[in-house]
Amino acid sequence: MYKRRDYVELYEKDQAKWALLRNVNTVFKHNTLLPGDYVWLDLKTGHEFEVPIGAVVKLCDSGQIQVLDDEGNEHWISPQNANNIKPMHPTSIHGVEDMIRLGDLNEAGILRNLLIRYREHLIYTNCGGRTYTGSILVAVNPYQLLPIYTADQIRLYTNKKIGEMPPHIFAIADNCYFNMQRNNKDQCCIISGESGAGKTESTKLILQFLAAISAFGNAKTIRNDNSSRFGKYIDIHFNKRGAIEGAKIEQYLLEKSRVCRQARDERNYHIFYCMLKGMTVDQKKKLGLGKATDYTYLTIGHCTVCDGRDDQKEYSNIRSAMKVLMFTDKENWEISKLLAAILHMGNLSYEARTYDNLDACEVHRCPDLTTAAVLLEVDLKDLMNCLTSRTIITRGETVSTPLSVEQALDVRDAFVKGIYGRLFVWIVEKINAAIYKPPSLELKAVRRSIGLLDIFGFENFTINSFEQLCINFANENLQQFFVRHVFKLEQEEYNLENINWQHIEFTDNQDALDMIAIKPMNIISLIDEESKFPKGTDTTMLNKLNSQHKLNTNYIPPKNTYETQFGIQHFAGIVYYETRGFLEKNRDTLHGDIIQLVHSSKNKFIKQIFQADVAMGAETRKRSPTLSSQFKRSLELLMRTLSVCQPFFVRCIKPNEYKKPMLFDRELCVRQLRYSGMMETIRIRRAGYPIRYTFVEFVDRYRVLMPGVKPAYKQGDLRGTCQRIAEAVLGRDDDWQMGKTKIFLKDHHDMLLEIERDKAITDKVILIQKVVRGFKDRSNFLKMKKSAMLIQKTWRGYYCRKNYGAMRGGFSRLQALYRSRKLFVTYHVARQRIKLFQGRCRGFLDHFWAPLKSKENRTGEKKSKLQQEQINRCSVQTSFMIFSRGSVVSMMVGSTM
Ligand SMILES: Nc1ncnc2c1ncn2[C@@H]1O[C@H](COP(=O)(O)OP(=O)(O)OP(=O)(O)O)[C@@H](O)[C@H]1O
Repeated sequence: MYKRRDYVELYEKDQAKWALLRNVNTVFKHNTLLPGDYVWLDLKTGHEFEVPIGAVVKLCDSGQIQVLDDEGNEHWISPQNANNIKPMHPTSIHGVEDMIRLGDLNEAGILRNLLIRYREHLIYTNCGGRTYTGSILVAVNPYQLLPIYTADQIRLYTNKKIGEMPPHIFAIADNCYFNMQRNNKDQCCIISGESGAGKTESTKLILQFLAAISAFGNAKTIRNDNSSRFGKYIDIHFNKRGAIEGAKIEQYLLEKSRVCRQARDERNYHIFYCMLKGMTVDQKKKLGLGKATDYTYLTIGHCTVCDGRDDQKEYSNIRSAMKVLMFTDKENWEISKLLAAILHMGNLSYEARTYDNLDACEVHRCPDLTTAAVLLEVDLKDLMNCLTSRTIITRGETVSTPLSVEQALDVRDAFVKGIYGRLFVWIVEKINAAIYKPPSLELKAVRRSIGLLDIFGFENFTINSFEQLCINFANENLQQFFVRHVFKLEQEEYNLENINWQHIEFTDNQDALDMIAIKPMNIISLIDEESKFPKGTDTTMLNKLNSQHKLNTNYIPPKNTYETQFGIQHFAGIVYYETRGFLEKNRDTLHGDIIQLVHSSKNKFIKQIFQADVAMGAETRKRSPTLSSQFKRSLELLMRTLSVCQPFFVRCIKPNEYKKPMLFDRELCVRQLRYSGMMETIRIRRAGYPIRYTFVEFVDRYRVLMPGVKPAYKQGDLRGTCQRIAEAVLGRDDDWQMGKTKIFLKDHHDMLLEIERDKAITDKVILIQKVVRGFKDRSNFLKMKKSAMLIQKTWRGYYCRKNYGAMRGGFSRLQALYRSRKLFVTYHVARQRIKLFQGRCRGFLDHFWAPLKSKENRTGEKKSKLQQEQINRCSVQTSFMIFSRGSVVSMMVGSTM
C-alpha cells in the first residue's frame, strides 16, 4: 500500500502511474479523492444518448470538488452532488486494446476507451480478441490519412494472431486468410456501420481494386462525400496454395433514383462530374456535352463539386482502372454515349397541352432532344412519342393515350434510371468477367474464399422512401446475423453442452425482421402484393399495412388518415417512411413503349444492356419480380453464403457528422455503440468461452503437450484424455469447462496452449533436427573418414614404397661400401700380415735355403725341377697352415702366386 509521501514522489516522477495507483489504493479502498484522480462524472442532463463523462480531479480541498472533463470543461461538484462522481477503474484511464479488459464495463467506459484511443490516432479497438464465433473490430473513422497502412505495417501484421499486435484492419484481413487456410473453411468479413462510418474505406484497405466500380456506384451525400449507393459482396477466391485465383462481385440494389434526384448538398454519381471534367474538348463536342452546371440532373442538389475530390484526376484513374479490367475503347465510348444521353434527357422541358379533354404534353424541340436521339440512335419522333404518350392494348386494340406533364416526367425518369441501372449491372458483370475464374473441374482442386461485405449503412433521413426501407431491411438482416452469431448460437451451445453459464440478455431484432420480411403478411409482401394489384395505390398499400400491423410494437401507424407515412422501430432507431411513390419504385418496370424504342435503336450497346427486357414479352415483363422481391431473394442468398463462412465483424463508427478529423461527438458515438449492441457484445465476450474444440480436435492438437498420449483415434476415453491435458497445462481450477462433446476455453487459455504447443513442437523439431543432423553429420564424417583413410593408406603406401626403394638402394650401397671397406681393411691387414709373413718366410727361407743352395751349388748344377716344385709347395703349405683362419687366403694365395 502506498503512503502519502510515496504518492508525492511518484507524482513528481510519473503522473500517469500515480493516478493509476491512487485510483486503486485510495479511491476504491477509502473512497476519498485527491487531485489527479480520474472519475466518472454524470451530468444528468436526461438526454437519451448522454452517458457519464470521464474527468480528472483538479481541486478538492475547499469542500467542493473541481473536475476537468474529457471535453475540457470544468465543473464544480458540491458535496450534495457527490453522487454524481464515481471513481474510474484504472483500465479506463489510459484505455485498453481489447474492450473485454475494461474494468468499467458500461457505455461510458466503452465510449471513453474509444475516445482516448481516437485522440492518440488509435482508431482500431478489439472487442473480444480472437474468438471462435468471429473477431469483432471497432473502427472509428479518422477522417484523415493516418500513416498506418504502409507496406511495413502490412509486413508487421502478416502471420500474426489477433491480440499479438495492436488492433488493426490488417490483423482482421490476415486472420481471415490464416483461418481460411488452417480450418479449410470459407471466411467472410462483415463491415457495418452508418453511412460515412468508413465501411468502403475498410473494404478498400483490404482490397484495392475497387476504384473503377466505385465511380459508377458512389456519390456525394450529406453524410459522406463518397457514399456507396449500392451494396456489394466481394468474394476473393484462393487456390490450394493460398494464392489469389480470382474474385467475384455481387451487387445489391443500386440507388437508381439518385440519377434523377438528389437531396440538397448532394451530388449525382461521381462518374458524370468526372466525365465532364476529364474528357477532352473533342470528345465532349462529339457528345454535345458542356459543364456540370448545364445539366438539370447534376444540379438538383445545388452542388456540383466535392471538397477534396479532383474529378479530373479521378476520371483518368477510372479510365486506367477500366483498362486494367479489360474494357475496350469502344465499350468506354459506348458507356460515355449513354451517360451523355442521360444528361441530355434530363434537360428536356415539357409543355402541358390538352387533347380531347385529356391532359397531355409536348416536349420542346431543343438540341438536347436531338442529341439524345442521336446518341441513343433512335428516331427522334419515336423518342418524342415514347416520352409523351403510352400505348395501351384494350380488347385486342392498340390505343395511344397522351401523358400529362407529371406522367411524362415519370416516364422519362424511369427510362433514364433503367438505362443507368442496366449499365451498372453490365459494368459489374464485365468486371466479374475480368476477375472471375470459374472453379477448375478437377476433383482435387479445392478453392477457398474470403468474402467482404460492404453494404449500405442504416439510413434515416428527413424523408425516407422505398430505397431506405430496402437498405434498412438489409441492415436488419445483418444485425440479426450478428446477434445470431454473437449471442444466440453462443448461448444455445453453452446450454446444449451443459456448460455452467449465466444467461446474458441482448436486444434481438428478430421481431422487427419478422414484421418486415419473414412472417406471413409481412410489410415487404404486402407492398409487393399491392404493386401487382392493378388498382393498387400507395394509399391502399398504407391502409393494408396499417390494418395488418397496427398492433405490432415495431410498427408506428400514421397519426391520422391524411398522413402518408408509417414508422418502423428498427434496431438502430425509429424511421418514418414516406409511402408516396413506393409502388412505382417497387414495380421497377419499364413501359412497353420504351422497350420498343430500345428495340428499334441502332445502338447495339443499349440493345445489349436491355437484352433481357427485349427478349421478354410484354406479359412476362408485367409478371417479372418486383424490386423488393428481387432484393429479398438476393439478401437471402447472401445470408446463406454468410452462414457457411466463419465471420469476422468490423463495426465502423462515425465520430462526427461534419467529416472532420479529431472531432468526437459523444452522443453520436453512444447511439451507434448502443444500437449495434456493443455493450452486450463485450459482456458476452468477457463471460463467454470464445475458443472451443471438439475432444478429437483438442487431443490431436495438444497431445504433444503430454508425453505418451496417443492420437485421438486410438483413445478409449477421449474426454478423460482431453481433461488430463487441460488440467496439466491450464491448471485444474482455471475457468475452462468441459462440455459434452467440446472443451470450452478462454482466449488466454488458447494463447497459453498455443504457446506451449509451439514450444513443445519446437523442442520436438529441434530434437528431430538434432538427430537428423547428427545422423547426417555422422554418416558424412564416417564417409569422409573412410575416404581420408583410403587416401592416407594409398599415399602412405606409395610414399613408403617410394622411400623403401630409395632406402634399399641406399642400404645396398651402404652395405657394399661397408663391406668393401671392411674387406679393404681386412685385405690390407692381411696383406700387411702376409707381406710381413712373406718377408719373414722369405727371410727364413733365405736363411734356411741359403745353406741348401750353396750345397746344391756345390752338388751340381743339375738340381731337378722336381726339387724346385717341392720347395715351392712346401712354402705354400706352410703359408696355408699359418693363415688357414682368414678368408683372404685364396686371394693371398693368388696374390702371392
Ligand atoms: N481508415 C480511414 N482512414 C482515413 N479516412 C477514412 C478512413 N475510413 C473512412 N475515412 C474517410 O471517411 C469517408 C467515408 O468513408 P466510407 O466511404 O468508407 O464510408 P461508408 O461507411 O462506406 O459510407 P456509405 O455507407 O455512405 O458508403 C471516406 O471518404 C474517407 O474520407
